[in-house]
Amino acid sequence: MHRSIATVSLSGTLREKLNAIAAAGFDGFELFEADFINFSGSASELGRIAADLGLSIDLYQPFRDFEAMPEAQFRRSLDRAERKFDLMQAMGASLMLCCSNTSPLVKDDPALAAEQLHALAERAARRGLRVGYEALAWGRATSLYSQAWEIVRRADHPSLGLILDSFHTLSLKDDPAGIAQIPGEKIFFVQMADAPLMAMDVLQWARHHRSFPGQGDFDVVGFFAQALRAGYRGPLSLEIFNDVFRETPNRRTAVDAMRSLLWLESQVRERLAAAEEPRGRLPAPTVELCEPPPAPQLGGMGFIEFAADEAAAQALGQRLQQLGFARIGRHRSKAVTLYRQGQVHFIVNAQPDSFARQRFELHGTSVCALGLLAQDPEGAAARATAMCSQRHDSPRGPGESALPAIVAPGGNLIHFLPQSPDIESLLRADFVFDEPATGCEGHGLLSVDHVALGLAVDQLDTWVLFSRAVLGLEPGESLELADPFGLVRNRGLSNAERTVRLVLNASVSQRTQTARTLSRTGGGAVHHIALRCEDIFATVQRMRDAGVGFVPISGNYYDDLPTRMDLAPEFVARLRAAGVLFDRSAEGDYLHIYTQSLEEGLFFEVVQRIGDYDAYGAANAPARLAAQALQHP
Ligand SMILES: O=C(O)c1ccc(O)c(O)c1
Ligand SMILES: [Mg+2]
Repeated sequence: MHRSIATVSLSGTLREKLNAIAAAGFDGFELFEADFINFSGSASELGRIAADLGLSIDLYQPFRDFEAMPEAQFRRSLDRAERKFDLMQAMGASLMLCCSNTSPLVKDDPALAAEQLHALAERAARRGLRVGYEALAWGRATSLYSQAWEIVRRADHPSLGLILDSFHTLSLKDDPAGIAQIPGEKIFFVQMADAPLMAMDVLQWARHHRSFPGQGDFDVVGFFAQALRAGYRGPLSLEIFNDVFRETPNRRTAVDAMRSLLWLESQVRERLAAAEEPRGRLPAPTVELCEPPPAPQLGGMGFIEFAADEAAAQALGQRLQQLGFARIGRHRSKAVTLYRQGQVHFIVNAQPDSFARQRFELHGTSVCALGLLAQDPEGAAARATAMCSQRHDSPRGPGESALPAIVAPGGNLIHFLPQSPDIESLLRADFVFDEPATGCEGHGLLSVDHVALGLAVDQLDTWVLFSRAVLGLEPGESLELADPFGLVRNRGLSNAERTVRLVLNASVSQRTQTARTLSRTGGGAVHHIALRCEDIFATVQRMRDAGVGFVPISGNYYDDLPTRMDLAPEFVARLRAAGVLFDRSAEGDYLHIYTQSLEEGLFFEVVQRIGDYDAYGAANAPARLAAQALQHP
């Protein structure tokens, strides 16, 4: 697949954008006209820069307000087009994007549109150039690809074709199925964009909130599959207008961009293979879709590793023991301690000159690594590197286990652990266990329910895509949680078995609990760990007895609860007395409570899931955030 990206998708000067695009491994780019107008060199200089970087200029875009216009405007636009064709020839771009007309002067006259586009294509053809016509969702007369195709078909010029853009089709909830019926060679270019579902004006949505495939809510996989079914063999390109990407360092964005295309290709490949394709409509084997190792089959959170120094390790160890964790071992060769309760293993790493120590020096006491159980750890790491993640191989002592690890966005590590032998046997390779390993029942915490991350705004979508493409998790709903000092965007992701759950949080406001933790720790990372139990009242009581402090919840919350749900007064009284929050869905119930934060803002959640409750108690987030705001102003 020839992979391309529009320059509008990245921050920076044109030169910087092109460097980032080339470094991320793209084959070409769409030149957004404004980027050229504000570039300090000539068209031929740009052509040379692109060639030196090994990039083709796949598209010059956009050419606006052209078709179905009164004669005078049409003539003037033809002259305008000639000037653009001059530039295209000088830089070596052979395809121009003409987007559907948004001018108040446009006539709703497909025959006229076809005639004028034919004239444009004829001018282009004289220079060996081509024109692609794209329906903008807010085009005045043409807003659907089917209308644009009807005009292109009617114009019937070999140098005029159709340009598809998933955003315009999917934002209007138009059915992409008809794309498969269009002759593939008449589709000149395909632009892909995802987006979160939003009830807003489509123009604003398109210009500010597009995202990379895999980050939003659109069925981008189904869309691109239709283009391949049509026989499309041209570039696969990203055109993402996004306010956050405009300010995010462009090298990061370019890597996300490439990851999103690889993910899209692999998903489309699977979708086409799974669908019962009628004979003769299967994409020819000439389209090379990325075929990475399969997404990992994860089996749970094997361990969570904290970065510390000697003193911080001691302080954290005390907090963990209060929470019911037992210290069960020490590392054979390093200043690393192992704690356990139920199936939860926490590693506290205070080894000087280690990766963990670097993280501690950057972020204070913090989670620096997750150990995920995977059916095929090496395969999981291979998938990750195929999806643009870096591998991380730590130095290890004799006899210590080699666990493949990768670098997650933000710099922490994810280790992939084998599911057999069991986690204890695995840890015994590296740790000397205190014999007998006692006291692990603790307060009744059984397993890690989820890990919640507080992220910078420009890392949320990065994490969504990473979790999907690299870890094989599927995202849930995007939510907005109300903190007294701003809104927090929140999205959970999990594997199909629900044994691994991540919850991502990011806030535009600098004053929310999420933002305060982020600035206190100098970067985005785990802000709380939710641990599961089977009897939250008993567990919380034991924790309180051990001196654990919990975030206090307003009495008004408990007055309000039975007005929203049908709950027995005795049960509400019990929740109130314990300080436990409650949520109910059609599938089940969720009882949860939050501990006071450690100095760095890290805290724990104790949860009990009843039935098939599948979320994270978002309805209760304002109660927690308000209480935390009172405690840590
Ligand atoms: O927002 C626009 O104007 C615009 C321009 C060109 C495109 O390809 C597009 O999808 C949108
Ligand atoms: Mg477009």
